[in-house]
Amino acid sequence: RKLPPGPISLPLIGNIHQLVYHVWKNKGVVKALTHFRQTYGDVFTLWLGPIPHVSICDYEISLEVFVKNGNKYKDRFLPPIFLHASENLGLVTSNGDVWAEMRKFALLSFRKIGVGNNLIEEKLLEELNARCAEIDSDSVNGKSVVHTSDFFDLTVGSVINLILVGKRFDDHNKEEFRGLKYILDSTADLFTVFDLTVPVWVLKRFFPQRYARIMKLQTEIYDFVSREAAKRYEMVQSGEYNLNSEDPQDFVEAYLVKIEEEKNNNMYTMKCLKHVIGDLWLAGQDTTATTLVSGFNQLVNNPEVIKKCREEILRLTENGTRSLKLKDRAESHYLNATIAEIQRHASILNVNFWRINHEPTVVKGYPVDSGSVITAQLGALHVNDDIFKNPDEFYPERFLENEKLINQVIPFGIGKRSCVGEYIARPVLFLASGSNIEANQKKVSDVW
Ligand code: HEM
Repeated sequence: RKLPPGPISLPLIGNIHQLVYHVWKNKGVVKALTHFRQTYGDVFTLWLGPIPHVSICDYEISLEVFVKNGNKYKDRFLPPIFLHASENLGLVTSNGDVWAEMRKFALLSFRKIGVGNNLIEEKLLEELNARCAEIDSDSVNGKSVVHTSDFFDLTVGSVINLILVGKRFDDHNKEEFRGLKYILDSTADLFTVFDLTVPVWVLKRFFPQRYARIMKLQTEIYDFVSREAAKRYEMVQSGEYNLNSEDPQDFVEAYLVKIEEEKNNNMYTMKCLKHVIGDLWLAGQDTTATTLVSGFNQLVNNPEVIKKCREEILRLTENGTRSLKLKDRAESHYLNATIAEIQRHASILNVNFWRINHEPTVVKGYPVDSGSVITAQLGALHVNDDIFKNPDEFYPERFLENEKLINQVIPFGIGKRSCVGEYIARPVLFLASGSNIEANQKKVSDVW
């Protein structure tokens, strides 16, 4: 009675059986959540074991809860093994003062190093040019197949690495990236719902090999992505590298300056830097690359959308005599609508991270008791047919017909724990989509 409506739950397992059944019946978790939304309304409760999970599938209600009352929902509800492995350090898998400090620092230092404007524009265009030059030389040598996921994985990985540690992946170190991708994919394959729900002591005591493997892979990832930072730290210590506190070149430099400045603050340590970089890498690479791959699949299937985007881009770039720039965003109404539609469809987080509800509250007239967890359910929210008519259709025009609708697409989440990398991802999506459409003067199927 102290929660929004939902299916009747059983002792111990709650609604897990109904969720599993509807995922199977509807062929996907977003469709299953949509079924519960249609049955119980835009706010509903599912008991996953002993914990009630409240899902919100409407933008206005999410705004009310996570922005207007945002301070109440800062703590992320995390699988015990994640909290254990992160030791509450970093950005994604931390809560409390460490998270607040690292988030503030990340946003400030991104601004300082020019993310969101010229830096990202310059680096991304360089990266795309380099990657396309590889495709050109391959095609001269008779290779005509381009794997979009490899292409975007490496392009996005390179840009993120440049911002974080000042190094792109080129012919000499491409294998390093592949190595990292392999470890990331192995970790994703290893985790099961069981690992994510049982207490750590159960894993340690009854499944020691599994526990050891999870911890080993986690350590490998964090060591791998932070090894450039560790090298730089040693160079600073030995006097081989001088930190530029006024104009740091990348995220690591900004962080090392902060370590020097805050010697008495034990939050800024090399160990914490390792987790922060690891989290930025893990949260940023796959999400952005997958959005681009999904976008290009949509474009291949909708050539009339490409045609309209291209007409707009050619008009903005004086018939293609200059590159598309970030400053063109304000005038790129059709391209912006297309990217919003791509992100709405891409459904990157089918099930969003949960926040802890620490005190009893009221959401859309329903009481929500403390001890429950709550989230804006992004995937289901983006296919809410009360808001997006014919949600399965790929139709960018919907955002031109109703200009306010674009605000209801929130792929980066909402509130205090929304995506830190939004200012990296948005320019990447704009320039990577726009530049490729622009470059592609031939038949769509020739290239993608
Ligand atoms: C299209 C690309 C991306 C999408 C769709 C995306 C989406 C999201 C979402 C939905 C969240 C969670 C919000 C919540 O809990 O409600 C999140 C968190 C986060 N994202 Fe992204 N993201 C993208 C790119 C990036 C990039 C490029 C980076 C960094 C390089 C990044 C770093 C993070 C971090 C660190 C968090 C945790 C923030 C916190 O807990 O304070 N993301 N992202």
